[in-house]
Amino acid sequence: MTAIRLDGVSKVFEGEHLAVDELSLDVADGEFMVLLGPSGCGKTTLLRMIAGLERVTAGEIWFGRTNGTRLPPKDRQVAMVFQTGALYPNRTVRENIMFPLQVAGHGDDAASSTAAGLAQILSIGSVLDRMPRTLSGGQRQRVAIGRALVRRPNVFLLDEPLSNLDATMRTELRQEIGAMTRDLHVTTLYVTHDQVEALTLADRIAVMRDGRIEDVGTPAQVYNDPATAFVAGFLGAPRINLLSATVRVTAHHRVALDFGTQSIALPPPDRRSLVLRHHDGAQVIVGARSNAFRVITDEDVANQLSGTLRAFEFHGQQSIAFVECGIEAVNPDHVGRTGPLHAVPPQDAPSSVLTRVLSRVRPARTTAPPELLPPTHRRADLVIELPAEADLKRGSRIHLALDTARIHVFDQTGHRVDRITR
Ligand SMILES: Nc1ncnc2c1ncn2[C@@H]1O[C@H](COP(=O)(O)OP(=O)(O)OP(=O)(O)O)[C@@H](O)[C@H]1O
Repeated sequence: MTAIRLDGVSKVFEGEHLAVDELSLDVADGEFMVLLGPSGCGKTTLLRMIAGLERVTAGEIWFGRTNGTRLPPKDRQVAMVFQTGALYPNRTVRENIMFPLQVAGHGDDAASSTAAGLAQILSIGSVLDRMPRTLSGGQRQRVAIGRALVRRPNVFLLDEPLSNLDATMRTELRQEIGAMTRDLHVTTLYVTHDQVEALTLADRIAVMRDGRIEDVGTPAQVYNDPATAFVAGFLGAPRINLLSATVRVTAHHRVALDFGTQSIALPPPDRRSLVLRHHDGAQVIVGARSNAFRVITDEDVANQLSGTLRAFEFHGQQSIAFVECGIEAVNPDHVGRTGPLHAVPPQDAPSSVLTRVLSRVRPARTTAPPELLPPTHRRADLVIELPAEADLKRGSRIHLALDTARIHVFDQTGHRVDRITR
């Protein structure tokens, strides 16, 4: 078993496109690490570099004490399963699973019985002698997993292995993958853009965006204590409310957050008050999950927001309400995002990450600095959770108490103003 260390790893495709950007990450021996992020953020590229299927442009990959950056794939003790586990169509399930053992010189009988044992664990023992084309998608993925694990790799890489399966099969196989990798104590990196998979499977989650890691921690840490507005927006359903606010310092250094005509006050001992009381007039982004609100009837309660109930959805155990409060909302996908990294940069541009990476690839090249895109604001409804039996009328005026202990405050670049680095 092996720990993995990624040390400033970058990937530039065709000398131009920066897909992975000086990324560093430690994965402990036997840990289940999920790489979570939107499409195109570099997850697959990172996995392929670890497997040795893609050359590293800059940085190093360590397997335990071995620098594996330039090791050929076969010497890495790494196994990988893809979105659609490609099987040998003319071999049975048993033959597919035992094949890597045969290649490694194991006898047929021993390889066959190892394959059968693994097939039992993967609940495909009854289809051992069938051909891949006769299997369901879930069974095929199990065979691919069996074939990947049969040689007991030190590192197991899975690239969205459940994305082609139906919901029931996904849940079932997800649980089995979690249990099996822990039983085998194999260091696992699992790529997904599905937050439920990430939250349920991971020991730790690394949230990726634009080739970088924005946050890494246990599922509870990244959910409850997100580093950035993007991370807060990526995890959790319904999506967190991100509200544009202005800091107002009142008497005795108290801090209020103004949302246009509405306002809330932070309690004086609150850590965010201590930070924000030096930033009167600053624009911030307030993150409040849908369950940080409570419907109240008393209009005199402090820290309340008022609005009109626009829509109401019954979700079984709870209801979701959409409340028009006239507050500017911020799109988490755009907060703190840099503009596209230029492939052919203007001359004399100051240095940037891409310049630094490219300077190792093509020494003479320069590029423009990434621009910070302005966060896009739009009027949007507050999304709040209510008890399923809540009896509210569409179009009615409602008052919401906001629990200030449960809000996050981000600066304009999307970083938390009060976060202590984990
Ligand atoms: N062979 C390649 N040549 C050029 N660009 C590439 C190549 N492979 C990937 N890219 C680009 O690198 C970026 C990262 O791609 P990657 O497939 O790693 O993202 P991802 O997060 O795995 O996305 P998805 O979830 O959609 O699979 C994308 O912009 C992609 O277009």
